[in-house]
Amino acid sequence: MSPLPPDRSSRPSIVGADSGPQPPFPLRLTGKVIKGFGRGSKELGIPTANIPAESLNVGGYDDIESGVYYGWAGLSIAAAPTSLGTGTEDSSMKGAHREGITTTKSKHASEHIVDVVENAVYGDTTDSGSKLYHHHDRDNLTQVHPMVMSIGWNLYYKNPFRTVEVHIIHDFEGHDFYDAHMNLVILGFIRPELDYVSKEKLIEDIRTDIDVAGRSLARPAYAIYKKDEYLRAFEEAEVR
Ligand SMILES: Cc1cc2nc3c(=O)[nH]c(=O)nc-3n(C[C@H](O)[C@H](O)[C@H](O)COP(=O)(O)O)c2cc1C
Ligand SMILES: Nc1ncnc2c1ncn2[C@@H]1O[C@H](COP(=O)(O)OP(=O)(O)O)[C@@H](O)[C@H]1O
Repeated sequence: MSPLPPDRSSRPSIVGADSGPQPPFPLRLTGKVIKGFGRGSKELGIPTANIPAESLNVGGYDDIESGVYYGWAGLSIAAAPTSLGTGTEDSSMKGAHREGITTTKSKHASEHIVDVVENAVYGDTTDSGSKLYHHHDRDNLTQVHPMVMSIGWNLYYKNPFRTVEVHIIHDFEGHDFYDAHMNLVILGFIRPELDYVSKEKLIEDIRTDIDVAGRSLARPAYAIYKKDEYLRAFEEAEVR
């Protein structure tokens, strides 16, 4: 695939029909958050929660086009997040996640804008997010946020296999949530996967994807899917 042309300023700011998702959307996908290549936070300042590519087979979506999609993510997170000491990762990775997310927060306003829009339109989800880390019981807590995701080979990095990666448009304040169960309702396609002439160009396009996703989801016919039961349908047995 050829590198991006230099000018992509003509990208649409909203994608998908205003009347609501068109077939084959909505697509529903589930998976457990696993480790990726560790580049999202560290190199790009944009963390992505990976789920196994096999999740696509389960949904019957193995032929899905590679590219960028948007929708809603439901997360079932253990009351004590992995980065607070129950995880299996080494301490350097924990530091990397915290650092990356903090950097994202200070450098880019776009996620905060989307959070503000989300709170105004759908009620304050940020609040439930911050409460999460003050619970010490054994309950798993479910939260739903807007998301933008990449399905592909990461042409810029030339991965040897396809990955499914979700950037959740919410500030987790440096916490990670490996092993959490994630249910996705995918409502639209933003663009095909591309190769890039530089890391900066890749980051710029992902930032635009985040803005496009936020604006596209704020429309009533898309916002309503935040209430989709699938986003909160976690089996008791599965999440323990
Ligand atoms: C919204 C979004 C769009 C992306 N688009 C592309 C793309 O067009 N080309 C590409 O090579 N990688 C793309 N990526 C993938 C990033 O390269 C990837 O997130 C990064 O390599 C981090 O991977 P890791 O989390 O496995 O470490 C995209 C990621 C996101 C979240
Ligand atoms: N807003 C967010 N979106 C996605 N993941 C996040 C977010 N905030 C924190 N994380 C955490 O960061 C992890 C991804 O970090 P990243 O540096 O991309 O590493 P990797 O993809 O290699 O696991 C996710 O698995 C998740 O636990």
